[in-house]
Formats: sequence, C-alpha cells, structure tokens
Amino acid sequence: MSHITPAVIAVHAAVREQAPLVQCITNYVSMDLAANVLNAAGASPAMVHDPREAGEFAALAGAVVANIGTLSPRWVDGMLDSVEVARDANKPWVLDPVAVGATSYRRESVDRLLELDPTVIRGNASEVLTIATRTAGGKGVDSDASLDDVREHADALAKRTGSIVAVTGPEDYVTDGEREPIALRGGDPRMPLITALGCSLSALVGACVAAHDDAFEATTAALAMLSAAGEIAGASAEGPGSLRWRLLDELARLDAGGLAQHVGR
Ligand SMILES: Nc1ncnc2c1ncn2[C@@H]1O[C@H](COP(=O)(O)OP(=O)(O)O)[C@@H](O)[C@H]1O
Ligand SMILES: Cc1ncsc1CCOP(=O)(O)O
Ligand SMILES: [Mg+2]
Repeated sequence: MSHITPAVIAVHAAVREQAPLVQCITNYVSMDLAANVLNAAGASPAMVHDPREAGEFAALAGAVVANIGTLSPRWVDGMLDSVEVARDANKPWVLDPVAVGATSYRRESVDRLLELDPTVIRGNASEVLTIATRTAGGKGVDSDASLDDVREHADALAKRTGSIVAVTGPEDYVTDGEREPIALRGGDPRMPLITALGCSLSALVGACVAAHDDAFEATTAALAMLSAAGEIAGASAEGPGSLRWRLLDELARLDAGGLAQHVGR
C-alpha cells in the first residue's frame, strides 16, 4: 500500500458523502461523458458556460472546471468570469488545456486563464509540455510526447504557478513541485479510444478538489479512481464501446478495496 492510499480512500468517500456541485465549462464532445462520470462518482454536474450566467453560477458551485476543447470568444468569457469568481471566493478550479499546442488562439486563451491561478492543471504530456515550454506541439487533442519528455517541465510548471500539475497517459503523474511526485500505473490501453475521457477526468478532478482541501491528494484520488475503474472494466470489455459503459458502472460501484488495490502498485 502506498503512503497516499489512505488519503485517496478518504477523498473517494468525501465525494460520495458531499456530492459536490461541479460547474463544467467543457467542450461539446465531452459534455455527456463528463456529466455521467461525475454522476457515477457521486458528484453533481452542471454544464453552464454562457457569460450571462457563468459567473453567477460559479458562486453556487463547489468547484469550476474550464476546458478549452471547443472554445470560442463567448466561451472564453464565460470561463474567465467563472474562474475569477471561484478564485476570489477561494474555491478550487481546474484547467484542462485541450490541444493547447495546436493554435495561437488556444495558447492565448490559456495564458489568460493561467493568470487566474488554477488549482490544478490536468492535461496529456503534449499539453503540459506546451504550457511549460511555450512551444507548439501535440497532435490535435492527442499527445505525441511521453511522460519522460515532460516530467521535469511539469515539476517546474507546478513550482512556477503554484498549481498542482497532473500529466496523464499510459502512466499518470501528479506534482506540486515540492512534495515527492506521485506516479500511477493502471487503467486500460484502450482508454484513449474513448473520446473525452481525459476531459471527464478533469471534471472528476473538479469533484475531488471540491470535496477535499488538499488539492494534491484530491487530484491523485481522481486519477486513481478513473484508472481503477478503467482497469476493472477493461477485464471484461470487448472494445471501446463496452469499455465506456463498463467504466461508468465500475466507477459507480468502486469501493475502498478496489481503490487500494490500484493505488498501492
Ligand atoms: N495507454 C494507456 N493505458 C492505460 N491508461 C491510459 C492510457 N492512455 C491514457 N490512459 C488513461 O486515460 C485517461 C485519460 O487520459 P489521457 O488519454 O492522457 O487524456 P486526454 O484524453 O486528455 O489526452 C487517464 O485516466 C489515463 O490514465
Ligand atoms: C475530439 C475533440 N475535439 C475537440 S475537443 C475533443 C475532445 C477531446 O477529449 P479528450 O482530450 O478527453 O480526448
Ligand atoms: Mg484532453
């Protein structure tokens, strides 16, 4: 059992107990799966993005998730309003910089969001590399970098921004630039075939940081929950379609034993 396991189990239980309201300003592709992942984990999702109401809604939410997957000026305005309200109220918020290395509009938008002190930045290796090194890269929403390429950059980014940085892929990595980083293996190699699973994980990070004050532990717990559910689901899945629904079922019935078995490796 790893030293982080008791904290992960506590975060998992806290999400079920508190059922935090999570405001997701997330892309069209991901809305359905992200809401279902939050429901399965015991949280309460709300996809609210228009600038006419986004900031007002953020005042009600336990956490805000800003995801730039299908961004446009109005969506960016909604994100900025919401995360400003969250930050000013000391509420956690999560940045998912989808495909940030692809276009200058994405990079500029992420720069504006980074000024508002994200509690957690969760992305794949290419996305984190782009933010840390200010270079273009990635293959659209997919990564063409490895964790080895980005580990030290992720540590430095966390130190510089004060954010928890989570890099996901075949191996997940969580760093705050100070504590000993966490590396998690597991899941199923077919998980990247489920579109918007990374976005849904960022939403789950939102639920965990809403329910638990230590954002490093909360982020680790979210990653562990999805990996555990994915790995258990993968044992009987026949392809990405059945993996998707089985993963939701396994997330909904995940217990401390299943989690401990996963995190402890
Ligand atoms: N090859 C893999 N083997 C096992 N799990 C994976 C693999 N690739 C991604 N995952 C898992 O899929 C989830 C989404 O991560 P990722 O694919 O990196 O996000 P994104 O979709 O944003 O690129 C994470 O839980 C991650 O651990
Ligand atoms: C396919 C696609 N296109 C724009 S956003 C999006 C979803 C990306 O989701 P994820 O990063 O979780 O794979
Ligand atoms: Mg992604």
